[in-house]
Amino acid sequence: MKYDTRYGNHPEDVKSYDTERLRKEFLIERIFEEDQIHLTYTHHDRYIAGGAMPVQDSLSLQAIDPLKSSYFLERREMGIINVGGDGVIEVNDQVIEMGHKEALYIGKGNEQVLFKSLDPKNPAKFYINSTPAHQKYPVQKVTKDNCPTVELGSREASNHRTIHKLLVNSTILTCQLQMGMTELKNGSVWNTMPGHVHDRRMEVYFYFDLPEEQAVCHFMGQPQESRHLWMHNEQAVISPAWSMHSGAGTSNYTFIWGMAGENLDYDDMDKFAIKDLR
Ligand SMILES: O=C[C@H](O)[C@@H](O)CC(=O)C(=O)O
Ligand SMILES: [Zn+2]
Repeated sequence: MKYDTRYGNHPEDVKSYDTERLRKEFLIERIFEEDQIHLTYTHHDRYIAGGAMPVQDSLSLQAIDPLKSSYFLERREMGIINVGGDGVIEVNDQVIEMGHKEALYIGKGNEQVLFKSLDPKNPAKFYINSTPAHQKYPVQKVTKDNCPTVELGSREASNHRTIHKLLVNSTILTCQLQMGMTELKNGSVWNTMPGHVHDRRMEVYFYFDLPEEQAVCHFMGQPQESRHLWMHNEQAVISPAWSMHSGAGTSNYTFIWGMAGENLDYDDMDKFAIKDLR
């Protein structure tokens, strides 16, 4: 297991960051490596984001040092979405088959979590988010077919997209973790525009389904003081609670959003008008 740590950031400080510093603080460049688990431990609501990519071997989730716990989920919950080929997740004695774009919630108190791929030529890629938890909730698998779905945007505004509320409190029991997936239609490139902030919750965005030669320009910062980060396929970006989070791609793409913080209300957003952006 490999991990790195990110500290919190004040919006007044972030104003003076250059490209390199912005990327160092907020971008998570490497999520997947063959037969490795990569995690980023952030001080933004103690959120962890990363990925497990079992190819030849199965991978076992281990506690990392900043947790100071005997096993990873001793005081944490976890959400996982498989963005690769078919795989399996074993949670203690439970064996859960995980197809492409299927999601799993694992509650606090589960000692053993094992990741496997069914075919090394088309390995599973498990995108992982985790937050502190103080209550045990059941392990639950959620697919696109059994969660609330919302269609937003339009072709004319280049932002026609489908939001799948996979692991949110209207779908499953969760302490604070909220995760879902947004798929952009062909020809649509903008996500979360008109945009919002939610000072109650931080967020992590993970972009995928993006052709290798294409990119997503991710917008962050206070809406009146915005910054951008160029991102490539299978990279993630940390969005502090005070930051906008939106993106425009050079093609369409899919992304996973994950949140944690003060409340569980998905619609608790402070929207801003496009004309007020700076
Ligand atoms: O707070 C919610 C998150 O930013 C996303 O759900 C937004 C999103 O998927 C979109 O509008 O495209
Ligand atoms: Zn948001």
